[in-house]
Amino acid sequence: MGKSDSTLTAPSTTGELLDSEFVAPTDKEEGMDDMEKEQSFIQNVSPSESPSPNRKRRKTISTLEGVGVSRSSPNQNDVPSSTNESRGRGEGRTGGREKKNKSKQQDKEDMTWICAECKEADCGLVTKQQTLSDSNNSTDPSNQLSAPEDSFLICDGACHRIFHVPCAGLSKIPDTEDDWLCKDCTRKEHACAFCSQYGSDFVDVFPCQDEICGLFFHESCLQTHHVEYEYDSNDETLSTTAKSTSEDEDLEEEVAKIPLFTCPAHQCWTCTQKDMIQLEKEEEAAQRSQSSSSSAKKNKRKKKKQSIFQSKSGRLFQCLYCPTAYHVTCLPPVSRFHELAVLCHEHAMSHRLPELDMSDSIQSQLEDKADQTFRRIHGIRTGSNKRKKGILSVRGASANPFFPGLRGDRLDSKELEMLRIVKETASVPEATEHESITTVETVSVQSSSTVSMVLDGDLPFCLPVDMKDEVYSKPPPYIHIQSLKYDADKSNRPKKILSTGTEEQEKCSCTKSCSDDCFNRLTMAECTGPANCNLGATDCGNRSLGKRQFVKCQPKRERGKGWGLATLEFIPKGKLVQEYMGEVINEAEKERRLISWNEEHPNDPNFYVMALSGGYYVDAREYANLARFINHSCDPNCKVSSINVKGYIRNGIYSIRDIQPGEFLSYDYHFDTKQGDRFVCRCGAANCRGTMKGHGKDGSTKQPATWKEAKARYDADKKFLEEAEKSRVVSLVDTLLPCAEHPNETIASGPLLKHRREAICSRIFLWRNLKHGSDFVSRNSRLEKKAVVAKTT
Ligand SMILES: C[S@@+](CC[C@H](N)C(=O)[O-])C[C@H]1O[C@@H](n2cnc3c(N)ncnc32)[C@H](O)[C@@H]1O
Repeated sequence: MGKSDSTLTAPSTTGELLDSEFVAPTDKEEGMDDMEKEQSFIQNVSPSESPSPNRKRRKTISTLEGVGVSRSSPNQNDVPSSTNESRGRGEGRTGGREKKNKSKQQDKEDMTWICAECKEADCGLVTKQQTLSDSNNSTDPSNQLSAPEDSFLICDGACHRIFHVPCAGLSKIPDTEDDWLCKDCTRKEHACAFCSQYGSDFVDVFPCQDEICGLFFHESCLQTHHVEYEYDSNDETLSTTAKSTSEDEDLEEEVAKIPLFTCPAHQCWTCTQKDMIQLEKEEEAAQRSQSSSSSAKKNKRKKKKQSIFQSKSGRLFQCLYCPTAYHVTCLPPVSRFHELAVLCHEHAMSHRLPELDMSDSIQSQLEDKADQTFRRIHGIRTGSNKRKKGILSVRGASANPFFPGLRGDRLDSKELEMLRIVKETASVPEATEHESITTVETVSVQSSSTVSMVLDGDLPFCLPVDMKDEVYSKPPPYIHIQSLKYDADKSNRPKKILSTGTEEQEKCSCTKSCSDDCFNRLTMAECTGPANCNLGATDCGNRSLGKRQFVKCQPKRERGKGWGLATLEFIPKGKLVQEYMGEVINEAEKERRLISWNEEHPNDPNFYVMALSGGYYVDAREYANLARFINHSCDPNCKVSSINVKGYIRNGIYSIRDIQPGEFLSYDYHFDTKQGDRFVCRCGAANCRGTMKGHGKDGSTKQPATWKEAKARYDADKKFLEEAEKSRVVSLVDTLLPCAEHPNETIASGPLLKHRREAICSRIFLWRNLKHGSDFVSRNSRLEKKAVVAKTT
């Protein structure tokens, strides 16, 4: 655990503005990177609804029923394990079985999946890169993204998690039959589902026994959370193998240390009853028996439109961020959910639900239905009722029977006010955030009867879930301050840089106003008065920080990034937008805070510490102003500059281009950390580096790993493997016994010890599966050898 190598910001005398840098956790904290940790969970509805194991990708349609994704599983060596077998892995590749699995497959394609990385069904990256690739109309296949329906990747490793292709660090779906492994599966390290700390598989963390669960846990965390477990004292595989050796005994000992348990994801937190998998199986069997009939087809179509509210009562819905699961009927009031996901009672306040595509959601379909019924009852004839994607006002007002817009009366003032609020809260953010969304349409607000009925309680009133989210959720609390908060102990404060009014300080020679060529501005200082400004006491134009001339802004949710800050007014280029305010702390205190926060809030991905100068930092977690909400972008509209105001450094955030009202503000965090590439960036910019990590400390312009680099690495590995495969000697034993890769591995002597060990650890007790295990091991060792060769040359 090293020290942060964060570069500190100091006033420059070169006249060049210096970027302040955000402080990411140091190595110590990096080991506990929340972004990374959180990605190890993905919403799981029911094991029986786990995604298609037929590797590459599918998606879509909104049924929560389909959102189920089984998560990580045991040892990485088990890539093609019994887990996969039970889920049909490989069956799609054999012609005969393909048909058999088609209906199952079809259901799986009907799912809406949540990406394990960004926790969204659709993320900014996919949309943006897709648009770019469209607009470039590139003919280079490597530059083209796959079609949207192909934009998910399923990890073929132990975790089976699902990622958007860009979120997985790739530009497109790997065009190969080789397995694709996510970062965790490649490293053979998974985060404990309780504490989110990473550990080595089968050494520090152990998998849930449920064969398609795949969550990992520390033994100590199981104890803390009162999860019962036992040890495997009687391993059948060992006892059935050839003669017992001392190695066998060692192995037995190791195996005996593996805790066996079923994790809390398989039991309702509220009623403690289990998931009714059996119920599922029976129903599937019944469906299969009718599969040829047309009614069955209808049912299948119906199933696509199922939502969380229509699912079977026995099914468990797991929190997006932890193993806590509930039946729909057991969801506690403090939990939050919509048709795609559930946030448990512990994560409901601190985390957000994925965004809903309202044009394709159950919510909107229900509204449509209710709308039609309402029109029918009231004998209202209307034109086309087509919905436009994202136009909440259309849904919220004219198309929703619980809102006005259906009759010919005028609205009264109360109703107008209500409509105004709904329009303001629901429509504006969407309209400004996504360019594709047109501005709010003028709603023909004529009826008063509907609203009256709603207000009188005669009609049920229900705000759509995402609107509720928008209206009711508030940014996390913090104490608002109007200037930097220094330590009470003066010895813990940064030293003053220059005393104003001494001969050390030069006066600027500006005559009209202090603009770009002002001496103070060039030396990154503000004019403060006659002592350093030729214009004296007047507002010369270089005093915005001192005078706190900030832009009017408002916190708003920013897709995939939590809360962001949007400007309410036009900002011309070069203007001060906000000052980054918080508590001024020294290096030791910063380290202490980052570590203890991580320990106490392992699932919080947000960091608020920014370098100030001379070993001091600004921590905006508890005491802050609005600037704490500004998110990172690799193509930002602002930059942070450290400015000397009356001898003290302050971090001003300045616009670097014209910014329109409603636009989200952003600057480049330059997260300065050795493991900065763990901080996945979701800015969606064309030049996105893929992470929030900054450039090298030495000023080198080397970019951190991006999806392009990841792809290049992937291609290089693929080429290497293909060449190695060509030169591979196929031994006689190989042809006789498909699972064998070693001449000593014969049927008589049984599998090699290392394969037995893998089989035991991975719970693969089928002989034929060892082939997959050995393939994986040999592929891995070839890659390792390659890495060693590359290092030595
Ligand atoms: C200073 S906070 C910004 C406000 C924060 N989004 C919130 O909800 O309070 C920095 C955190 O925001 C998130 N964030 C900011 N920019 C991001 C980006 N481009 N992609 C992903 N996450 C981002 C990260 O969790 C980061 O640690």
